[in-house]
Amino acid sequence: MTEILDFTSIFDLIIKSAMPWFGMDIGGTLTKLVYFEPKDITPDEQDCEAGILRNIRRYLTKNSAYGKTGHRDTHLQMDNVEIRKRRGSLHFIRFQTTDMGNFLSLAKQKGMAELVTTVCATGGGAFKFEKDFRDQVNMKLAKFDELDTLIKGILFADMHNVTECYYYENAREIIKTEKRAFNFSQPFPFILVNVGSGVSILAVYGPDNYKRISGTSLGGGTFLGLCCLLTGCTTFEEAIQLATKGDNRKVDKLVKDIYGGDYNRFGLTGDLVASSFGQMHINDKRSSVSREDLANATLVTITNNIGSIARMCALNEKIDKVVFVGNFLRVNPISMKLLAYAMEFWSNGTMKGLFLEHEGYFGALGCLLQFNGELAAALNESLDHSPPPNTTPQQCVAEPSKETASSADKPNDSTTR
Ligand SMILES: Nc1ncnc2c1ncn2[C@@H]1O[C@H](COP(=O)(O)OP(=O)(O)OP(=O)(O)O)[C@@H](O)[C@H]1O
Ligand SMILES: CC(C)(CO)[C@@H](O)C(=O)NCCC(=O)O
Repeated sequence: MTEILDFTSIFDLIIKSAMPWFGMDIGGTLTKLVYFEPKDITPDEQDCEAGILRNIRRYLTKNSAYGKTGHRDTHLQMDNVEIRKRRGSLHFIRFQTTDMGNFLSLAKQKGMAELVTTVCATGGGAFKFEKDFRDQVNMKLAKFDELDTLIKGILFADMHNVTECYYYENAREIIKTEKRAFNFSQPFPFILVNVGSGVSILAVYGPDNYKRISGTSLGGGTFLGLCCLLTGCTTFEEAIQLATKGDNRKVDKLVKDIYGGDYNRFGLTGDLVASSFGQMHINDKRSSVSREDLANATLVTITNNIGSIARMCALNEKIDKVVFVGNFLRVNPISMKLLAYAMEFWSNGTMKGLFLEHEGYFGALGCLLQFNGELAAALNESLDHSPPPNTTPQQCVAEPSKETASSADKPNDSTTR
């Protein structure tokens, strides 16, 4: 007797056999990998589970460091999450994009080439490395747009984690200010500032309704690059540590360095930076600054510039919530507090800076989720219009239809800068 499967059964079959589930965001500096580990595996499934799959699961979940630059952010792990009717844990892994060659070798060594035929990927690297994935590990990339997935990831994380969103209480008193949970259940509209290597600024009006309103090349990559040049440091963590011990006032020219005090007429207090790095043309000053001061001044310069552009965007769009994300904010409370201060102070308390715990992982997370909808759409199409594909379920997953797979191929012409 021929078994007739309805749409739901086909979908179930496909999604079950499509394990492991990854979402990948290949950025200009860091590659982010979100891995969904199913925790509801039945004894039957366990029996059928391929050895390679089991090994990959164990390798990823039992370690927290991989190769030279790979790290799993264990503090961000999300447990008991339901995705596509499966329950499990989300793991958050990152490595330097310059390490992509090693990642591909490792994936090959772990047998990924025999197991997964398609990986969902976003970020510029999904385009740049597409051929390497195909040639070296026989993997296709289902490409998704980085800003679409960013928003999807944010909304999902906030829905599944009550303490995802936070703000700084009493942001005007930077020394005393404290982190507090923020109820982001009614998020729209909001300004979204993604501080990665570069910065993208979006106005988000609904889950599928946003525009990229601005951007700046002075972002996290600029901070790290300039810091390496000025201080001789070699890592982001080192740059932040130096900045924590330094004082930008020895490097920058303040309003009081120019006025001798406040510039009252326009509300510019004496302690405000009038000119970033503005003292560094003076020989004596230059010879007395420390690496720590230079790192701090670099951090403050980049952060204040981002804060200023973000505030103008919010003002223009008449939006009062400004959400800052991206890995520039990783282990970086100095910048978060400065941004919170800038939003509050310059708007006279009418704007609020908000932050999210999974700061740099939303693109990868959204990418993992996006495949669900795209797959359903692809399936619908094949069920509606074409004869049943003569393929195994996994091959079905590997071949989303051209129309749906490459939303990232469509140009985003909504930037209005
Ligand atoms: N371990 C790290 N190594 C390098 N940079 C780091 C690290 N941790 C945080 N950063 C900061 O995060 C930035 C990258 O952030 P993110 O991963 O969000 O962007 P990206 O996706 O690489 O860049 P883009 O979106 O512009 O392509 C770096 O420029 C740096 O400022
Ligand atoms: C190019 C991207 C979108 C890559 O993520 C990002 O680095 C960015 O927004 N850079 C700033 C580009 C600009 O000047 O608008």
